[in-house]
Amino acid sequence: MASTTGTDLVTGNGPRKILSNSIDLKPGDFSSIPILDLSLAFSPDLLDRKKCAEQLFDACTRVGFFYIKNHNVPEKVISDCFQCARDFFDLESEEKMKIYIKDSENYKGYTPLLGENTDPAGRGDLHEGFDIGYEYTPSSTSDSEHKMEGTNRWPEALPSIKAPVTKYFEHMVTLGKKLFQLFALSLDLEEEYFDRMVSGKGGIMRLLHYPPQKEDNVDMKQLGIGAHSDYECFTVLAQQEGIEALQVLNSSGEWVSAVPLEGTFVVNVGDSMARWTNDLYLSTIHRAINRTGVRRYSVPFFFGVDYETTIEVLESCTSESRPPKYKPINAGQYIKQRLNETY
Ligand SMILES: O=C(O)CCC(=O)C(=O)O
Ligand SMILES: [Fe+2]
Repeated sequence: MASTTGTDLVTGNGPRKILSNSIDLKPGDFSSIPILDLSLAFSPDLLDRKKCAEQLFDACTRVGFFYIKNHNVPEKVISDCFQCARDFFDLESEEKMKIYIKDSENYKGYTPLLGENTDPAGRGDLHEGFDIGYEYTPSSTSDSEHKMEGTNRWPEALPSIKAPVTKYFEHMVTLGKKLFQLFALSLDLEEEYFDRMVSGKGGIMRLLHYPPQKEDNVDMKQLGIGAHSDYECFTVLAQQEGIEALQVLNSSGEWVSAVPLEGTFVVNVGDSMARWTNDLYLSTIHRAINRTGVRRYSVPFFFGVDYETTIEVLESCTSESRPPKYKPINAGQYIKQRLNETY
């Protein structure tokens, strides 16, 4: 575990100090990442679902990251999606560049190696990506102003990936909606509180490929993905077993490895949820370095509220001593601004 001292990291919710050697016990003081069993969340008994929501509350307030098992997404759907990622990134660069993300108005398509810089102090990220979203026609002018809607862009040379990747996407939307209900319960809200804001439009899914970095001499300014927090409400990440790369920063400045665990996804809180919860839920900083010597693929799904939603601090997360830290903000504008800063 490496430790990082006293640097400032720019996030959409303001600069964040990356602490070192703190001795106070405080949120973010963790040495391992909890595992949530979602069987309870799928139980017909509300008391079970609340029990699961309590565990989610503990994970979000202490760590900001947790694994989920028994998530109901079939193994085959996941492995087919990973196969699509391998096939897509194996295409010639020329083919992939035909759907270059910067040529699209709605942030869909291909990002080449070093095409993103997640950590402003870095020199580009050592991964390539392929972004897709929910396909819909804007229902209002304000909706279309975000320019996030519209069709996905599939590679001409590999039309076969569309069906399996879309299938995985749809499973993620279902899972994400379930998780939103769990988040609502965990915050003492009606289970359906977020339902009307999550039609699935506010979601971006990425296929990512991290080529191996030199094991002995990693350039700390050019990581697989530099230190960052996510923008949306929460992220559900699929990792391949046996290939360790993701690291999560605790409040003592230590990087804790989010080792891939069989049958699980990794979930983390993003900056939008930190805003909803007045920073009660931690949008924890993380990064990925692929030192394994083999190619690594991962599939994050960034789950957010629909872009027309106003994100505002929930009353249940404020008190006299904890007044709202954030002003209400339009979800679409917020996400678009964060994307503009990254590309
Ligand atoms: O690939 C990973 O393990 C992490 C990806 C990630 O943090 C992101 O895309 O925001
Ligand atoms: Fe991330």
